[in-house]
Formats: sequence, C-alpha cells, structure tokens
Amino acid sequence: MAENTQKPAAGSAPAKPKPAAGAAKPAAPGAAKPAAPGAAKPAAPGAAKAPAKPAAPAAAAPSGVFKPPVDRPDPNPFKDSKMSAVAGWFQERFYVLNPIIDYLKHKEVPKHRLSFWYYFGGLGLFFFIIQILTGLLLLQYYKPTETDAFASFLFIQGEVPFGWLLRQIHAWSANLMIMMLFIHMFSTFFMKSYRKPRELMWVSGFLLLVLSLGFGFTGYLLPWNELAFFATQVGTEVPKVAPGGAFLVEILRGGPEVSGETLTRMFSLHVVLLPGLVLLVLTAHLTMVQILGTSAPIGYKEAGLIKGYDKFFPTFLAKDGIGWLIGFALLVYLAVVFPWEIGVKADALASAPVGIKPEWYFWAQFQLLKDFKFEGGELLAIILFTIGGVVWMLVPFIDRQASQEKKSPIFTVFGILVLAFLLINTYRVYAEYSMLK
Ligand code: HEM
Ligand code: HEM
Repeated sequence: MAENTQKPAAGSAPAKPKPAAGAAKPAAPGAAKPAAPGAAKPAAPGAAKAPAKPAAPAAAAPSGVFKPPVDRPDPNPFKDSKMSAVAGWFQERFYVLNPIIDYLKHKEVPKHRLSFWYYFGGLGLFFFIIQILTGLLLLQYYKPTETDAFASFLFIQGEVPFGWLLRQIHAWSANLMIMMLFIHMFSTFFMKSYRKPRELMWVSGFLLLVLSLGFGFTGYLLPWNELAFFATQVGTEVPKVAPGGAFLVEILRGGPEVSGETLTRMFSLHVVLLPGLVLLVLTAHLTMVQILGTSAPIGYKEAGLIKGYDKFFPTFLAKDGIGWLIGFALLVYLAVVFPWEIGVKADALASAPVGIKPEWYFWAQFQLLKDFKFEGGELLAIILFTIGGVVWMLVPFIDRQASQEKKSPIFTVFGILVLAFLLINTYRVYAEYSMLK
C-alpha cells in the first residue's frame, strides 16, 4: 500500500508544540519581561549556570498554569501546520495528548495470509455499537413490568414506525455480535495472539465474551413471551445443584420462581450494569490493542511471510469499515427476511411448551447438562465447565512455549478439542430440537 512507504502527511505531524517545550525550560537570565509572576523563575537552582540559550520565550508559563493566549509566547503554535482551524483549536488545548495521537498514526497492522482474521474484533465492536444504538431506541417504548412488557413489545413490533426493524436488528445483531466474538476468540487463540505481551488482552477479551453472553441471557427474557419465560426458568435453575447455588438462584430471580421481579432484575442488568461493565473492560481491551499493536503469528517474521504493513490509520480502519458495511448489509437482510418470532405472552401457570431451549450460544453447556443426568452429574458438569473456563482464561500464562515465540502444538490441539466440543454439542441440540418442530 502506498501509505506504508510514505512519510506521515504534513498535516498529521504538526509543528512541535512550542509552549510545552518553552514551559519546561527556565527563561534565560535577563530575558524580556516576565508576563506573570513566577513565569521567569528558574525551575532548578542550577538553572542560572546554564549556558545562555537563545532566549526561551519570556512568558513561558510553568506547565499546568493557564495563560490567556495574548500572554503566551506563541498564541497558536500550530499555525504553520496544515491542520484545519478546528483541529488546530483542539490541538492547542490538548497538546499533551500529541504523543498518543502520533503513536496511533504510526500503528501498523501486518499483512500475511491470515490477516483476514484481524477483522473480527472490529466486527464485534461494530455490532456492539449497533446494540447500544438500537437498545437505546427500544428503551423509549419498552416497559419492564410483568403486566406491560409483552404489550410494549407488541407495540414496538406493530405500531412504532420502524419499531419492528429496530427490534429485529437488535435481536439479530446480538447473535451476530456473539458469533463474531467466538470467531475472534478462536482466531486469536490459534494465532497464539495471547502470548507475551498480550496476556491481558486475552483475559480482558474473555471477560468481554462472558459479559456479552450475560447480555444475551438477560435480554432473552425482556420480550416476556412464553419461550423466554420457560427458558429463563430452566437457565436460572442450573446453579441450584452447586453449594450455595440456591442463594444465587434466588438473587437472580428475585424470589423462588421466575416472576415480574426476575424481569426487573434482568432489565437492570441488561441496560445498566452490563453496559457499564462492558464499556470499562472494552476501553481497557481497545487501549491495549492500540498500545501493543497487532501481533503476527509465531515465526512469520523470521520466515519472511509478512508481506508488508498497513497503516492502522487510515488504511486498516478503512478496510475495517468495508467489513462493517458488509456486516450491516447482512444484518438488515437477516432482520427483514428472517424475523424473530413474537410468540405468546408468558403465563407462569401454563405448563411449559415442548422444545424449551436456551439461545444457541448456551447449547453446548445445555447439552453437557443433559448428558450428565446421572446422580451428581449436573454438579460434575458445572464443575467441569467452570474449571474449563478458568483454564481457558489463563491460557496465556500456561502456554509458556508461545510466550517464548516457540510453536506450542499441544495448545493448538487443546483449542481444536474445545472448538470440537462446542460445535458437536451445539449441533446435537440443533439436530434434536429441529426434529421436534
Ligand atoms: C446499552 C446497550 C443495550 C440496551 C440499552 C438494550 C436494550 C434492550 C431492550 C430495551 C430490549 C427489550 C426490547 C425487545 O425485546 O425487543 C432488549 C432486548 C434484547 N437485547 Fe438488548 N440492549 C443493549 C445491548 C444488548 C447487547 C450487547 C446484547 C447482546 C449481545 C443484547 C441482547 C438482547 C436480546 C437477545 C434481546 C431480546 C431480543 C428480542 O427477542 O426481541 N442487548 N435490549
Ligand atoms: C466486545 C468484545 C471484543 C471486542 C470489541 C474486541 C475488539 C478487538 C479489536 C478491535 C482487536 C484488534 C483487531 C483484531 O485483532 O481483531 C482485538 C484484538 C485482540 N482481541 Fe479482542 N475484542 C473483543 C473480545 C475478545 C475476546 C472474547 C477475546 C479472547 C478471549 C479477545 C482477544 C483479543 C486478542 C488476544 C487480541 C490481539 C490480537 C493480535 O494482536 O493479534 N478479544 N480485539
């Protein structure tokens, strides 16, 4: 790509922020009138001995002290740069951030035959942004109470202009987001991107996946239809077999059974707690993406398999944008052509319909529980799953080979087994339940 070989555009590397430099140095003795008390004071005792440099601007203020532009040595240190007036205005105020901005401009993404997989983190981010936007719009009409939830849901689907589209996009984007995160997780796993120094990217990513699954679980109940009601009944029952689990179930449900209280809890988790937590962890994850840059698979550099680098800004971001446009087209297509069903209002007194199952991303665990139906089996399944999850989260710290830039085939096999377990169990639920229809 042409950009890789070019120097950063003049506009992107502004003239050095003179006030910062000036402010740090003491004014030379005898320099012109100090503009403010203290401004010309030498910063250190030895400063007076310093050889007379070309007079630093007299009015240099100690950093952190605001001075009106007229008193500054150079009211606009960026006047020579090719930045727009607006960008210059911000630059003048936030010049301390310049090193960060410059860093981001120089970030590069390696190009090789597996580069395709670098798009899935960005796609996960895109669908999350869609979730926030559509979720906030749905919130204008949705009512999280036992009596009103289903009616408001019908109202959104039937009466609100484009409400049906928003609801379908929210429901489809939730599924696509989680799908992208699984692809992102396994692709970073097989490329061993979690290896030193990106251990915390993996851990924060794993937490993001758990939180996103929490979004899916809590959102599922919100329409308050029969399917969601009974699936939540089954889902929240699971921890009961573990010691102390009954207490957890009671907290989740807001009582012994799934009821209007449960809806309130799921709603608050869905629209307040989880978004807050995700934004926090996501900020950490994306900051690390920028600080640590993108890794290349082990041995690629040495073997000459890197075909060059894309500048993150603007080249890679533009390519990400193309991925987002494709994702958006797919989302609208699915939302219009394959609408999610509305169902019938939940009725706690009705008997559970056949074919109750959770969302597809919980099917693997669901199947494991079904397979472990013997005495003490459910507890064993929960223990196995918890241990598996913790080991998976700590993989970067266990796989020492990868952290020394050596291949670690045992972990590749481990990843294949985990993937196979998830795919096979998911397919088993799909096959069994599609026969029930
Ligand atoms: C700040 C972000 C979000 C807000 C404000 C929000 C808000 C809402 C609201 C008001 C509903 C109920 C309306 C309805 O059921 O159609 C809903 C449903 C739902 N949400 Fe969210 N949501 C957000 C993020 C997410 C995320 C990140 C996910 C998943 C990864 C998600 C998954 C779901 C699901 C699966 C439903 C049920 C969809 C259905 O069957 O209609 N939401 N959300
Ligand atoms: C809301 C969820 C997530 C978002 C928005 C997100 C976003 C991103 C983005 C934009 C990148 C840089 C480009 C790329 O390699 O795709 C990235 C890198 C990375 N992510 Fe995530 N991610 C999320 C979840 C996860 C999960 C679930 C994991 C794994 C458990 C994970 C692990 C990583 C790792 C290890 C990298 C470094 C890749 C490299 O340098 O080659 N992330 N993430």
